[in-house]
Amino acid sequence: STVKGLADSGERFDGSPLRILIVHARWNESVIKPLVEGSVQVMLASGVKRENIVIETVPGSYELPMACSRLIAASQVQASATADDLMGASSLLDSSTSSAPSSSASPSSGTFSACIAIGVLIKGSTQHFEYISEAVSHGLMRIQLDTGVPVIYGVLNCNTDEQALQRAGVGREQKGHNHGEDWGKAAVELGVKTAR
Ligand SMILES: O=c1[nH]c(NC[C@H](O)[C@H](O)[C@H](O)CO)c([N+](=O)[O-])c(=O)[nH]1
Repeated sequence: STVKGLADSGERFDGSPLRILIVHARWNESVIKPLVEGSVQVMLASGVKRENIVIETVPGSYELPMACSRLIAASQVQASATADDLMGASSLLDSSTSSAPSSSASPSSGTFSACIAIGVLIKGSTQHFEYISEAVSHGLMRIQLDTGVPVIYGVLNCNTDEQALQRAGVGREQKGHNHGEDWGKAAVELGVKTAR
C-alpha cells in the first residue's frame, strides 16, 4: 500500500451535537461541487444534522479567510449574547440576586463547532496562484488559532484540471479519491475534540 494517506483514528466521533460552517469558492465549480458534496455526505453519516450544516459561498479562494473570519465571529457574538440573556438578572453585577454562583450558560446553537474552507486553485499561466495560495493558507491558520474554531484546509492547489478532478473523485483518466470526504471527517473529529 502507499505510504501517503489519512489513517483512521479508530475512534468513532458522534457528530450529532455539532454545527458546521462550510465556506466554498465558486471558481472551478465542476470540482468544487463534488468536494462540498463529499464533505456533507460524510458529516451526515457521522450524525451531523443537515440543518446544522451552514453553507456559504464566495467568488474565489482569496475571499475564503475574510468570509470564514466574519461568519465565525458573528456566530460567537450571537452565542455570547445568548449566554448573557441566559445569565439575565442572575449576573454577578446585579446586587438584587443572591451570591449563589450562576449556572454556566450552555453555548447557543449559534456557535460553529468547526469550519471547512473549500477552494480549488489551478495553476494558470501567471503567478496569481502562488500569491493566493500562500495568503489563503496563512489566513485560514490564523483564523482557527485566533477564534478557537477549527478551520479545515479544503483548498486544492493543482497544476492541472485533471489533478483537481481526481482529488474530487471525478477524474477523467482515473476517478481518484474525493478529498472532501477527508475534510468532512476532520471537521467532525476536531469539532468533537475541541468541545471536550
Ligand atoms: O479560487 C480560485 N480563485 C482564483 N482567482 C480569484 C481569486 O481567488 C479572487 O477571487 C480574486 O483575485 C479577487 O480577489 C483562481 N485563479 O486565479 O486561478 C483559481 O484558480 N481559483
